[in-house]
Parts: sequence; structure tokens; C-alpha cells
Amino acid sequence: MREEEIETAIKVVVVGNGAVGKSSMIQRYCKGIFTKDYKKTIGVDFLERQIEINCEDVRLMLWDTAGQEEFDAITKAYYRGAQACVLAFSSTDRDSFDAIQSWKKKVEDEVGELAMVLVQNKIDLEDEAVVQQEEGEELAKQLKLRFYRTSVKDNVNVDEVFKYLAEKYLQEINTVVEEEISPQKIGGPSFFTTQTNSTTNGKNSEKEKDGGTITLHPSKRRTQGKKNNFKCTLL
Ligand SMILES: Nc1nc2c(ncn2[C@@H]2O[C@H](COP(=O)(O)OP(=O)(O)OP(=O)(O)O)[C@@H](O)[C@H]2O)c(=O)[nH]1
Repeated sequence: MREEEIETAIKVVVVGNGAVGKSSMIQRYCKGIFTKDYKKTIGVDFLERQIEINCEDVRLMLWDTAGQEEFDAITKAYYRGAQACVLAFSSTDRDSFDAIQSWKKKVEDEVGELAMVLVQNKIDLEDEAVVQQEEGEELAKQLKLRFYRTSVKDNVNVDEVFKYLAEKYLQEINTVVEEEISPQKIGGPSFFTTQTNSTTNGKNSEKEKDGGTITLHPSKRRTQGKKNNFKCTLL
């Protein structure tokens, strides 16, 4: 019998103008709370939550970055190593919508390509809305990103945003492993299986003698050097 234990950690950065609801979104997702008070983030903050995707444990490390430009130098350093990103704007703040492309660029300049999603927050504030749903949809189409409309206050779609990013990231990384690793090199496809049908070759993996643990090191080419090790235990 063979049992698999996989742990993946994903660094997610949440970016966007000040007061769009980045801290609130992370707090809602990780702690299940919402507060009306606005406390400007100074620099960066960090929370994490563990979820399960396709029977796989995934640890999401959520980095909350300040929206004000004065903190750009600090926050940029924290983008490095990110594997996923939330680009957030607020329904009630046109400037935050107009700034999305520049946030995207700031992150990509540091990290390269990564799993991204566009989020329109504060959809509960219908009367104060200055950005329409269609505009968000249009921008998402243009940027080729999935679009979510959230209300952190009413807890609408917040879980979905992070679940999508985790799934997208896992899909990408598993494609890398599948693309680059030929089963023949390790003596046939039955040697190693995961929920993703990933296999490995001698270069990117080690089979440790004790307990039959295999550690997969996905290619650095598509992951831009980020470390994401899959651990599977064969029983
Ligand atoms: N009505 C409503 N208010 C929200 C929502 N999300 C956040 N807020 C409020 O918006 C304000 C700003 O939220 P924050 O989460 O602090 O914003 P931020 O993007 O982290 O701001 P910076 O730290 O300055 O970058 C707070 O008063 C929140 O309570 C929402 O979905 N609906």
C-alpha cells in the first residue's frame, strides 16, 4: 500500500493602493474577522493559513504590503520569492483601479511571471461605487487574469480568490514536473505516482533510503529559482 503526504508552501503577495482592503482581506481569510477601523499598513505584514487542494495540504503564506508609494522600497523586497499575487482595487476608489497595471508591473519586475488574480473589493458599497463591474471584467480580459468581486466585510468570494491562486500555482508547477521529467529515466511509470501523476528523474530528485521518502525539486526554469519541494512517503 502506498500513502502520499505532500506539503506545498505558497507565498502570496497582496498588492494595491492604500485602503482598498488588503489587510482586511488577509485577516478575514486567516482569522475570520473583519474590523471597520482603518490602520495603514507600515511596510509589510504576514499571516498564513493551511488549506487542502485535491487532497494535498497547501500552506498559504500571505504577505500584506503597504499601498502607499512611500513604502515601495520596503515592499518590493518582499515580492521576491512570491509565487502568487492578488491585485486588488476598491469599487469606491477610481485611482485604485487605474493603478492596477502599475502594481502588476512592480510585482513582475521583481518576480517575473507568477499566478495572479484581479480583485474588485468593497462590492457591498453599491451606492458609493465609482468603478463598475464591466470595467473590472474588461481590465481582467485585457490582462488575461481571472476576475473576482469581493466583499471582505460580508465575506463574499474571499476564500475563492485564494483557492483559485493555490490551484493555479499547483497546476503550473505540476505541469513543469510533468513536462521536464520522463518516466522512462527512472525505470517506468509505476515507480512514483502522486495525485498529479508527477514523475521524476535522477537530477531533480532524491530517493532517501529511510522510509522511502522522495523529494521532488521542480525545475528552476519555470519557477524562476523558487524552491517548492514535494514530499511523498511510500509505505
Ligand atoms: N464596506 C467595506 N469596507 C471594507 C471592505 N474591506 C475593507 N474595508 C474597510 O476599508 C478600510 C481599509 O481597509 P484595509 O484592509 O486597512 O486596507 P489596506 O488596503 O490594507 O490599506 P493599506 O494598509 O493602507 O495599504 C478599513 O476601514 C476596512 O474596514 C469591504 O469589503 N467592504
